[in-house]
Amino acid sequence: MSKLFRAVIMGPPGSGKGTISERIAQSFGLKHLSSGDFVRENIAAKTEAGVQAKTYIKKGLLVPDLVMTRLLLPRLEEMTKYSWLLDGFPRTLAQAEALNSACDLDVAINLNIPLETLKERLRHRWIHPPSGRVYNMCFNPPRIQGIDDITGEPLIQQEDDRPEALVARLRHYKDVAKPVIDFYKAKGILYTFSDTETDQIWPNISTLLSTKIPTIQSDARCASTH
Ligand SMILES: Nc1nc2c(ncn2[C@@H]2O[C@H](COP(=O)(O)OP(=O)(O)O)[C@@H](O)[C@H]2O)c(=O)[nH]1
Ligand SMILES: Nc1ccn([C@@H]2O[C@H](COP(=O)(O)OP(=O)(O)O)[C@@H](O)[C@H]2O)c(=O)n1
Repeated sequence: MSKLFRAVIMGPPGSGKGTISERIAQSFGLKHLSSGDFVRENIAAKTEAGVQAKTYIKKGLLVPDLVMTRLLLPRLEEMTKYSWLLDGFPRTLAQAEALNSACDLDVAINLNIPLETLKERLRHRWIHPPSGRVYNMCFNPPRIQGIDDITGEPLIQQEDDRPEALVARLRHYKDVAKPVIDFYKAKGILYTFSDTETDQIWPNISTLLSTKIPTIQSDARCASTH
């Protein structure tokens, strides 16, 4: 019998998790669950977790594990019928262990992108907060500068993409990601992709997933949440 497919995508801020997740969601019909979007929704709605999360994000820090898991695991419980790709969670070993208790993963995609590339990309990243659409002034610019293509609403730069917060975020990522990578390596589900360009990485990810996903039942497939 075929089963649901569960994957995570990891990588430092700016490594292309969101961009690649959208391509995966479109090509393979998985739900794209963005932990960053969940955090931002909670901040916007001023939930208790959102208010707590905001103080950390402003400083370029990770949100504490307990706040993150409380925010995220209930969302996964709503998804038991679907195949999904989780983007941006887990960030720490404690989060990976919490996720492991909640479900079995099939694949962990790890994006390995040079530091200079990350800094350059995030300087040029603009987003449309209501939809989560992401632009880059060089790689995928909006048709009109500063304006979302679909709604015509203004784009913003996230607080944590500003240079002051950025360096701290990238440094922090390295420290906490290593044990998570080792955790998935030990489970035999880690697939690492290294390059400076998403367009070079994408065909390799697509090939990998084609070998992993074909057994999924068609009624379990669904469109991206974005
Ligand atoms: N120049 C360039 N920019 C890219 C590439 N892939 C993604 N981006 C942009 O880099 C920024 C970070 O990508 P995103 O998917 O948001 O990364 P995430 O932080 O890992 O989710 C966004 O502005 C993307 O549009 C690429 O191959 N080249
Ligand atoms: N598991 C997670 C996910 C997000 N976050 C926080 O939420 C912010 C936005 O998440 P994101 O996934 O959009 O971040 P990027 O890696 O795309 O820049 C991160 O920079 C973290 O501060 C976290 O602390 N822990």
